[in-house]
Amino acid sequence: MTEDRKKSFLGFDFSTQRLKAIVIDESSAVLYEAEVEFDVDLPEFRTAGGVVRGERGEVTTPPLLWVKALDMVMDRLVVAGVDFSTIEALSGAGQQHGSVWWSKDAEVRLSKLSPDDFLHTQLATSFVCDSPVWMDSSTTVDCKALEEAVGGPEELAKITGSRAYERFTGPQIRKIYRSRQRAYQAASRISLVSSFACSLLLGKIAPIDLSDGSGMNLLDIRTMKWDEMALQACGDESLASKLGDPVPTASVVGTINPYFVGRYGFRPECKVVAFTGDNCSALAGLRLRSGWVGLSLGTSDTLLLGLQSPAAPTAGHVLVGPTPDAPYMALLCFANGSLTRQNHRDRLVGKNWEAFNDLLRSTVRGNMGYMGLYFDTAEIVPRCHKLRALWDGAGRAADKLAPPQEARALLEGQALARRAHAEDMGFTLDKSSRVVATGGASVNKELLQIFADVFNTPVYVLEQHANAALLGAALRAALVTREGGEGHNIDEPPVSPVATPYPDHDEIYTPMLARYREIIETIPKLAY
Ligand SMILES: Nc1ncnc2c1ncn2[C@@H]1O[C@H](COP(=O)(O)OP(=O)(O)O)[C@@H](O)[C@H]1O
Ligand SMILES: O=C(CO)[C@@H](O)[C@H](O)COP(=O)(O)O
Repeated sequence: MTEDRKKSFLGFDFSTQRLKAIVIDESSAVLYEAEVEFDVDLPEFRTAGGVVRGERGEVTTPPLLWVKALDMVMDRLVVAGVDFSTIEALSGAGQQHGSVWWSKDAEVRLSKLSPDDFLHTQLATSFVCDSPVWMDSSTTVDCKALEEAVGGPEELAKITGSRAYERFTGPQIRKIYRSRQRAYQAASRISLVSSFACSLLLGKIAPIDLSDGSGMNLLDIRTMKWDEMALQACGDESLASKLGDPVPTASVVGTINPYFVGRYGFRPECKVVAFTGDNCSALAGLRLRSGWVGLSLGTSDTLLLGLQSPAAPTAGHVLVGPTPDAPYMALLCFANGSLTRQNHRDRLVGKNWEAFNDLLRSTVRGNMGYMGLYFDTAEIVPRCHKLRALWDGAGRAADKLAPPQEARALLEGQALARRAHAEDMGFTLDKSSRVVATGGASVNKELLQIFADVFNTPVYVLEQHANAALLGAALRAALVTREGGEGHNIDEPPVSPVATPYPDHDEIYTPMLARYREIIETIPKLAY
């Protein structure tokens, strides 16, 4: 007997600056959306850009902020008119690398939540410390120690898909182990932001998925198990049980927490599909085809590529893929993305993207040779401290440029960096490739035109939604629970072209790319 029930799918994205939720139907059409912006909607946590900056590169978020944001976004979905009894399955995405440290009684609390009360009041004492997040750059000594313990950076990259990076969870755990023993010992479990969010929806500590789990410097990306040497270097013998066994990303991890059944009217059978990293989810949402490159323009900018087999990268990262269609994926993350663009937009023209675009429109491609590097936060690729540096057309250092030249210098500088480092990692960008852009900034065509010009590649966007990570969350819920589907997506991704490169690329941008490479050689790098 076939069921004639209307089925829909719910996805969440716990990203750096906001929590978003989306409901799609069986044909992937978007039915409802809601979001909570951390700085604006939850000012009591005193975050800026969703994070709290401490000393010496420490960057954290209080996990209770995410819990309270979930209460809020659920209420906004109710107001939007969502009928939760139609939700067949749900999944989610989370900013990568951040860790959540659960207290000893947290799992019992999670399983006994009263639907009459908010989550945040019931989980107020469930965390032993604030969560270090991906912008944290305070673990350089831990990176060095981890690499030495496994036989060097190349060896670590061969095993885990990445040499050691400050934001990766293994070095972050090691720092807490060596400097905050009481917090380390008090934590019964350690989650990633994605598996933490999944735990709230599941009513017990959810397993870490293999794709987000490969952003920890702890997972052997070939055997799909935690690497013993890496675990030993980052904690004690209890670390494996604090982490739990990782599961394939396309897994149903259980049914929904009864709290949500009682409070919002979900069916008790609603399935929960493992949550994953936002970039992994974006890859799933973009359904990238061979020769296509994903460009995620969120708080950070990331380049994404589906791979059939693991490679040992010299820079960037190889992760286990989120879907059976992409067994592995390559990722290159630039810390200075939208938040940096937004800071300088505010400085140059105020809080108005149209006014910023007017500045861009009043300049010429190539910016008459003016160039700039804007690292408002320590950069990951290349590894540099915060800095702002400008050059004039003759290659001389400049103190100040006019606002229009600054706007273009910022954006062309970012696009040149994405291209140069992507090429260094073996990404091919030319007229025959396609860039598919996603994330908050992908709605800005002026900005995408600069990427198209500098990359010499047409830029596309998804027709269904600007945010592939969010869409990917709901889409994965649908694909993984589809009978016999095993998470495969056979559909062609619906994309539309939004920017085509001008024909004078080589004349303008080939020399600028060479200049970017020269400049970057002269910038002091962060040493291990
Ligand atoms: N029209 C626009 N042009 C450029 N950037 C934009 C525009 N609209 C939003 N953004 C940027 O998008 C960012 C948020 O993107 P999002 O993908 O939601 O980030 P995250 O997932 O990291 O929270 C903001 O920092 C904002 O500056
Ligand atoms: O560190 C990385 C990827 O390695 C970041 O991309 C985080 O995953 C945060 O994502 P956004 O909030 O910028 O989407």
